[in-house]
Amino acid sequence: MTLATPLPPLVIATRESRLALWQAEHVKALLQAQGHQVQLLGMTTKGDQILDRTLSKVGGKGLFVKELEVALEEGSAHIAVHSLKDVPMDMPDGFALACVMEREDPRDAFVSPRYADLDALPQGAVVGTSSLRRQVLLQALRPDLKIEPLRGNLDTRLRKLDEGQYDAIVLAAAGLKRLGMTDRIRSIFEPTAMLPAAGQGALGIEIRTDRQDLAQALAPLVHLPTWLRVAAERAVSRGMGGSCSVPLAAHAVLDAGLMRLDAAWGDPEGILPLVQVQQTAPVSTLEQAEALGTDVARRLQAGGAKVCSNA
Ligand SMILES: NCc1[nH]cc(CCC(=O)O)c1CC(=O)O
Repeated sequence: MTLATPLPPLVIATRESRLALWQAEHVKALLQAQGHQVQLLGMTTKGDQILDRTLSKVGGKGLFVKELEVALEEGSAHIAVHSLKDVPMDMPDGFALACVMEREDPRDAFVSPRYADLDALPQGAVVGTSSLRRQVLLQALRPDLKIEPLRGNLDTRLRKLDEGQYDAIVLAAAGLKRLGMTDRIRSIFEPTAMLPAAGQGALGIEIRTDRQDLAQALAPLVHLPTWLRVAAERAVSRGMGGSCSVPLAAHAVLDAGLMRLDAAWGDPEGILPLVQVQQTAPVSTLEQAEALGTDVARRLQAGGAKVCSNA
């Protein structure tokens, strides 16, 4: 599409980690290919500043998006690019998810200088991750492992591994792939072994709801199959109490109009057993995807999972 009059530049609000900048540059390039002028506005969020504590203890999701929303509110930026995994289930009033882009690998990766995969780790080995989901799923696979907190951006986490603080670390394959560090991945966990987090590997673009013109500009970047999958996954999270800090996994695949949604819930107290649910339904609209996710959340609860309220 060629535009008769040049539009003012679109400003993308982004965090300044290497991964966030890669993601913002990716969106910038795609929008430029659509004929838009695009600039980046880099900013630091609370989630980037708090590096010494497990995120679930200091507020969880939302820590990475708040400052970007302030920029949208003030008009210093027009769109915000997020890893969907970090975006709260319900956007604050006045903000909306206008675009979900094609998903990168949603799986988790095993990274270690010495060991090829989880099975190769010796008894009692130290594995770094701060995700409650990964912690619970790893412990279910290997009760002997010592799981230690691991925070910081990707480079920091890899450095801590290289310094010998851990025998292995587990993180999202998507981040490593985007930053060209695929060679650090020793093995990938299939979702059957470690079910991914809702939205993992997918990017979302947020706008102010009063800027529907921007939604139009973003429409060419939408990847509907990804949006349907993450809508179902996020509906599971919402049904389990939204953005609070519990070990929760939700992963959907879509094949010829049929969606299969897997979910797992772990007790934050570590007492109740893991609850797992799988459900399949025809899905071609966001409403159907969300209905499937809501159903799965109900079935998790029927299986003993507790809705949380510390959002
Ligand atoms: N919680 C931080 C975060 N948010 C998104 C990703 C990875 C990229 C993605 O899921 O799109 C990561 C790092 C990780 O979990 O290892």
